[in-house]
Amino acid sequence: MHLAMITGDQFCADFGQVKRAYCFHEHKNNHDYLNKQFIVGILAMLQSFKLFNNCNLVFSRSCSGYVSRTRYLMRLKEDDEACREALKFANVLLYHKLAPLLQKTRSGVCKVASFKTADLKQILEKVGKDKHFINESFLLGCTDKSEPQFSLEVGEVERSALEQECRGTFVDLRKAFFMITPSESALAAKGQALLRWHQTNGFCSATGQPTTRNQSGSFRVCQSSGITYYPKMSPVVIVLVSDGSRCLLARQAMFPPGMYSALSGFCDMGESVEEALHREVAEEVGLEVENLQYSGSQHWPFPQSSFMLACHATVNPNKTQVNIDKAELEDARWFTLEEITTALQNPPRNPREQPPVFWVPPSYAIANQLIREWANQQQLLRSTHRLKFRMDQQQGFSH
Ligand SMILES: NC(=O)c1ccc[n+]([C@@H]2O[C@H](COP(=O)([O-])OP(=O)(O)OC[C@H]3O[C@@H](n4cnc5c(N)ncnc54)[C@H](O)[C@@H]3O)[C@@H](O)[C@H]2O)c1
Repeated sequence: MHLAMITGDQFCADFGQVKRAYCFHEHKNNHDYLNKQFIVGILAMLQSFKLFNNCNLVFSRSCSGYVSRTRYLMRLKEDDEACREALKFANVLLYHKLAPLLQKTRSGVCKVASFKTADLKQILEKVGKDKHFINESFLLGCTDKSEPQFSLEVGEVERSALEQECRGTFVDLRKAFFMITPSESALAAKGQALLRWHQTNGFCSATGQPTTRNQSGSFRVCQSSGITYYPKMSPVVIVLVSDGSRCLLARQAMFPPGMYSALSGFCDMGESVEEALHREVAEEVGLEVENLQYSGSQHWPFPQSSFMLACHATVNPNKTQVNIDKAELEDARWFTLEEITTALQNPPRNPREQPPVFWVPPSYAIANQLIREWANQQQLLRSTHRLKFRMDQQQGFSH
C-alpha cells in the first residue's frame, strides 16, 4: 500500500473524461442543461483539487520576489547582526501568556495586531517595561513587502494595562482561530509555537546547563556541551475515512460540545505515514482503510507543535461497522453529505457559548480542509451521475 498524490496528469485525465462526455453530447438539443451540469462538475473538481489555490501560489511566487524574500529571511535567521538591524524596523506581534493580541478594524473584523518597533518601544515604556525588552523578540517571517515580522511574549506586564495601551485584546489561540483569517491564524500559530518552544527548552537535556538563543531564535545552544537544539514538530497523521457516500468523524471527550473531527494520531518512532494511518484507524475505530490519498500538511501549535499530514482513505462499503476505543474517543459516526454541507455552511461563531448540535473544526484546521474536499468530491460525483443519467436518457439507454 502506498500514498497516492493527485498529480497534474491525474487531474487532466479526470477533466478530460468530463470534457469528452460533454463534447460527445454537444450536438444534442440540450445545451443549457448540459452546460450547467458541466460547469458545476468542473468547478467542484477544480475546488476539490485546489487548482485555483495552486495557481495563485505559482503566480505570486513568480511575480513577487519570493526567492529574494526567502533568501533575506535565511540571512536574518543565521546572521545575528543582520537580525538585530531588521528588528529596528520590524512588525512585532504581541502575546500575553501565549495568547495573541487581536484588534478590531473599523468594519468590526478581527485581525492579529502588529506594531512597528518604534511604536512598541513607546508602549512598553508607558506600561513600565524597558524599551530594550523588545530584543527578546523572535523572528517569525516577513510580509509580502519584505518587512520582517517578530513575536514577543509580554506575559510579565499587566494584561489590562497593555490591552488598553494597544487598543486590543489578548485572545486564547483556539478561540482566535474562529475570529481571524486562515493566513493570520497560521502566523499567530507559528508565533505562539516559537515562544512556547523557547520557554520549554531553556536547559540542555544532556548536561542540565542553560541554553542560549541566537538573535532570530531559530536555535538554542548549550555552551557547555555545544549541542544545538532546533524548534521541533511532532508528526501527526489525520485522515478522513469515506465509505463512498458517507464520511467518518469522531470526537474526544475533551472536544467542545458538538464538535466532530477527522481521525488523527501521533506517528510512532520508526513509522511511515501509511503505517501510522492504518494503525490509528484500526486502534480508534476498528476499521481497515485502503486507497490512501495525500491531501496536504499543516503546522498545528497544540499541544506542542504538531506537523499534520492529511490524507483521504476509503473502507469497503460492506465493512463500515465502527468499534470505538472508548479510552481515546467518546463517539465516532458516519455522516451524510447533507449533514456535512449543513455543518460547513453554519460554522459556529463561538462554539463554547452556543454549541450547535453538530459542527466541524474551523476553516484554518486541516480537518476542515479534508471535510471540504470530501464534500466537493461527493458533489462532483453526484453531478457526474446526474449528467450521465441525463445523457443516457437522451440516447434512449436509460434503464
Ligand atoms: N489541525 C487539525 O485539523 C487537527 C485535527 C485533529 C487533531 N489535531 C491535533 O493532532 C494531534 C494529535 O491528536 P490526537 O489527540 O488524535 O492524538 P492521539 O490519538 O495520538 O492521542 C494523543 C496522545 O498521544 C500520546 N502522544 C504520543 N506522542 C505524542 C507527542 N509527540 N506529543 C503529545 N502526545 C503524544 C499522548 O499520550 C497523548 O495523550 C493533537 O495535537 C491535535 O490537536 C489537529
